[in-house]
Amino acid sequence: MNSIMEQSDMAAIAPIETASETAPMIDPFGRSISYLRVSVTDRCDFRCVYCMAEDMTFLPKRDLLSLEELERLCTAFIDKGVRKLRLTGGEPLVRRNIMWLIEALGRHLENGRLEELTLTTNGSQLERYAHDLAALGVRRINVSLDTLDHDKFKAITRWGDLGRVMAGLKAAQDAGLQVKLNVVALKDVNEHEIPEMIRFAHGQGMDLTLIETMPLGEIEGDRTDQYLPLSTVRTRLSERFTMTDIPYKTGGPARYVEVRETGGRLGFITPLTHNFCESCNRVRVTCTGTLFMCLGQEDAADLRAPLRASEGNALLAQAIDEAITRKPKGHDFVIDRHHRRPAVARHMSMTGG
Ligand SMILES: Nc1nc2c(ncn2[C@@H]2O[C@H](COP(=O)(O)OP(=O)(O)OP(=O)(O)O)[C@@H](O)[C@H]2O)c(=O)[nH]1
Ligand SMILES: C[S@@+](CC[C@H](N)C(=O)[O-])C[C@H]1O[C@@H](n2cnc3c(N)ncnc32)[C@H](O)[C@@H]1O
Ligand code: SF4
Ligand code: SF4
Repeated sequence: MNSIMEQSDMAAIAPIETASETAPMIDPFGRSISYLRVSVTDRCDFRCVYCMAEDMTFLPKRDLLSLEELERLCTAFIDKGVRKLRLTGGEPLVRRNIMWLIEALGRHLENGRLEELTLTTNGSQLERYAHDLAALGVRRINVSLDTLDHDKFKAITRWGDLGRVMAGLKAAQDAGLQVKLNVVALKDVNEHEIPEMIRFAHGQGMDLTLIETMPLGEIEGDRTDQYLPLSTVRTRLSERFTMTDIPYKTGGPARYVEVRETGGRLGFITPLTHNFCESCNRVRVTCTGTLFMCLGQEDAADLRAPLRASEGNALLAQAIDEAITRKPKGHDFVIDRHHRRPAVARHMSMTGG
């Protein structure tokens, strides 16, 4: 990976020692926490209507953890038994020198302490990065794409260019990355395009996952205008497709079916109509080092101060342990039809979904 290191002005990556396997952390409800989602930046080159306001104020750069700090933070979680890391954002691939972090974290794959390092991305930068991601040990990625129609894509993402995303998808597949498409189901926007998207994804050998809109962050317009329960979508799809349930893999948010007509897998992520909190296995850290124990709650723990303390490692481990004891049973999402307020004030881009 000389090319990446030459482009980077980051410190050389120190070798990581192999360590014996650590048992995952257990939360108050007996759930194993083995998955960390890391929002590496709150910035993005899109402004999706369900995720951000058009006129967003981003965090001052001085508040962000450096890439070295993010690497130390992730390593502390791996020391605590985390086995899967997903980088997200904002858009993870717009963070400067992000490949340095991916290379550093990839060392944990090599020594077997991490089972999976992956990303959720809007796909806009994949043409540039797909090959390097595959070379650094990333095996699969999730790409968010809500429509195949250029005008609708513009209307949803405000700033995005569908052509670049399509080119990014091709680059990812050419690089050997397994791709899953994430589609937020939006009433009156893409709801009638879903069968076509399923055929497109499955035709390209990609799984597709449908997602219910979650009420996070103040956005323009009315949440109830966008919200579409996936129970409705599934009923409609069953008129066109034969769907057979695939046994649920504990920990994942999606329930999958096999679609007979396409031979592909279709997932339903239903935080509102059928939540999956009972088997939750994950926590999230933001680019400022704030740990959110649940996507759908406001409670958080500051890990930046212990990370930066001179006696860092022990304090950090202690802060993580304490936070896990506060992991709630589930979220507080409701589509508030009376007050039209989000259930959680922060935008999705802070915690990365
Ligand atoms: N409510 C809730 N939504 C989640 C959770 N994890 C992921 N999601 C949502 O599911 C959607 C897809 O998430 P991804 O980033 O693709 O991750 P994933 O589905 O966990 O990934 P896989 O490893 O492929 O199962 C996003 O909109 C997330 O916000 C969760 O723990 N709770
Ligand atoms: C916040 S984005 C961050 C990663 C990357 N920028 C992307 O779009 O894939 C992660 C995921 O959250 C989803 N998402 C954002 N806002 C959402 C909302 N209000 N409800 C449901 N999913 C949402 C996006 O569609 C995307 O799949
Ligand atoms: S969903 Fe992803 S691409 Fe869209 S605005 Fe949010 S962070 Fe950006
Ligand atoms: S909403 Fe919270 S508890 Fe439920 S699955 Fe997501 S993170 Fe876990």
